[in-house]
Amino acid sequence: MLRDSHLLYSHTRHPDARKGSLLFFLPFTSLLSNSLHTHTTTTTTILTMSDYTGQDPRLHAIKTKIRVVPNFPKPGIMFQDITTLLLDPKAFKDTIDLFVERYKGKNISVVAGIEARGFIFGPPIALAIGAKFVPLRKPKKLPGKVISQEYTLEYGTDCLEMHVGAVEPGERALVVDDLIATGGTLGAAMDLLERVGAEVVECACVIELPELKGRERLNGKPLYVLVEYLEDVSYP
Ligand SMILES: O=P(O)(O)OC[C@H]1O[C@H](OP(=O)(O)OP(=O)(O)O)[C@H](O)[C@@H]1O
Ligand SMILES: Nc1ncnc2[nH]cnc12
Repeated sequence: MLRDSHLLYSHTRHPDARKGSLLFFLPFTSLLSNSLHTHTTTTTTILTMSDYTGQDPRLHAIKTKIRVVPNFPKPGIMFQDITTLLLDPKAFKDTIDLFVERYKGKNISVVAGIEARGFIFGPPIALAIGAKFVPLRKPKKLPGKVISQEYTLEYGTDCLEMHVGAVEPGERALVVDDLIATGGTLGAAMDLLERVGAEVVECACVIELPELKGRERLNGKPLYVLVEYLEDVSYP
């Protein structure tokens, strides 16, 4: 059965949309300062691969391993499937390493991973930076006492829960998920952590769907992403 949250997927581009390109990660400051060759079309601005010389080569490899599955879990949705990234040990390791390089030595004591795919990326990052891992789960999955945070979706609401006592006041937290779309999920995760007195240092995702403006729901909290999905694109 589809949960309400799956309705969000209808924001993503229809599979019949014109083929474009995937904009893979570039720090936004360098994105602004680089002189990019752009090709403006009626629907989007395409940035070609040659525009990103100087990028960390690991990012391109990671991008190519993420499969886009049209019409999943419902018609019109372009599903960003990270399971194909996990099949490639080097690309998976590079993904983790990029996060670890960013967060090691930043005095982060807790990595909070969001169910379900934040449970894949969060734990190896936590182990590598010497932080504990705390799962933020969908309702009625955690056995202990929980605090809950509802969040709004385009239609309806959803909820994340965290064990009471898992995070102490004053801890420095990193929130990890595979993808940000509308930002509702990350926003709820941050709310949970801040309600128990933790400081959210940053949110980290592998993929951003920038057209859904999820960053705007993060109340200015920094978000670090590796790849941005702008348009339909063919994958090997
Ligand atoms: O930015 P948002 O619009 O909130 O969407 C992002 C969330 O959507 C996906 O999870 P999903 O809701 O599909 O749950 P699942 O991982 O349990 O399948 C994804 O893994 C994020 O957690
Ligand atoms: N297009 C998409 N692919 C994967 N997960 C998502 N969560 C919300 N939109 C998504």
